[in-house]
Amino acid sequence: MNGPAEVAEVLASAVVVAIPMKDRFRGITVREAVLLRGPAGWGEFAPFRDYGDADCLPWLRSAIAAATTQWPDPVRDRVEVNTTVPVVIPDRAVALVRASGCRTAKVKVADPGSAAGADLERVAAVRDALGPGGRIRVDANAAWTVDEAALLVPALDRAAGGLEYVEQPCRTIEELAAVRRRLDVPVAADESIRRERDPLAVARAGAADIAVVKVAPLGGVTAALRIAEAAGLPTVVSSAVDTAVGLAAGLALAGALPDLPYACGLGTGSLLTGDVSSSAVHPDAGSLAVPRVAPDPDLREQWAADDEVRTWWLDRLRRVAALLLTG
Ligand SMILES: O=C(O)CCC(=O)c1ccccc1C(=O)O
Ligand SMILES: [Mg+2]
Repeated sequence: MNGPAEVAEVLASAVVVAIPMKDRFRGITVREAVLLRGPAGWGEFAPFRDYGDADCLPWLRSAIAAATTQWPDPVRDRVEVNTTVPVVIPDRAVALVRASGCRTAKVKVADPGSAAGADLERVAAVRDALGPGGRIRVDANAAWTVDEAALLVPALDRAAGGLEYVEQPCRTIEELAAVRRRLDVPVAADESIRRERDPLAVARAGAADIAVVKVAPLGGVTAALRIAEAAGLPTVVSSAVDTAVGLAAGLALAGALPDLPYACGLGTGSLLTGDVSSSAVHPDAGSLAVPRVAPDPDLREQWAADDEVRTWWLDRLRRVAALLLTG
């Protein structure tokens, strides 16, 4: 654990950045993040704006751990990643997949503002772009009931010419277990790991085939590594649309996992119009290097948030740090 003096010093280093996204994603058009510097390097604190202060605690633990501790030793130096396709029209989906060079695409579906038919068309367009050898997974972000999933997943599976898995089709662990029993397409759990009080409950319930593991909401690289190991499921390390600093933490986790049978969701640097580091965040032939990045001073300056945004994040940081130090 970090003492209050060390935490105060790390918090005092806060830099707030705001980077526009190429396409709207999760209702967001500008990704905001606080970067923290400590003796071991940089950490990223970027919980989405709609999260309550208590939900932000693991994100702060993760950022402080990245800034103050060493990461576990890697067992590989590159990590295969998927390209992430937001809710966009088919032509845009094709362009994103082609530009990525990735052989796996994760397609967002079940967006509240769009129809099921548009999801089928987007997925079919992604298959055209990838060719028969590519892999397609879809992420419904907990939007469906079990009956909706039982109807829509087989339709998406056909439109895709085969799905690798469906990520978080429904909200609860019981619903995921029911979908898993009813369908042949493998089920991955995301929100049921990172937003549950017990991140291992989904594995214990046999409710998923695959664990999506995100560093920041699970409290940092080391904490997430322990969760992945205890879950005992094949793990997909994924980003929260991080800057290069947060992606480096995800890559450290992916680099340290003993087995990594699936492409990771760490190709999200390509969703941003720029980044805080010139170190590679765009996949090269579908993979990323396991790095330890420092933001470039020039790029930090280029993406510096305006005063209003900066004040909002520093206030939030202060409140969450108070919770951390008293809780
Ligand atoms: O996994 C990926 O390909 C990208 C990351 C991603 O989809 C995501 C990014 C921010 C918030 C939630 C999610 C999600 O997986 O649900
Ligand atoms: Mg997800």
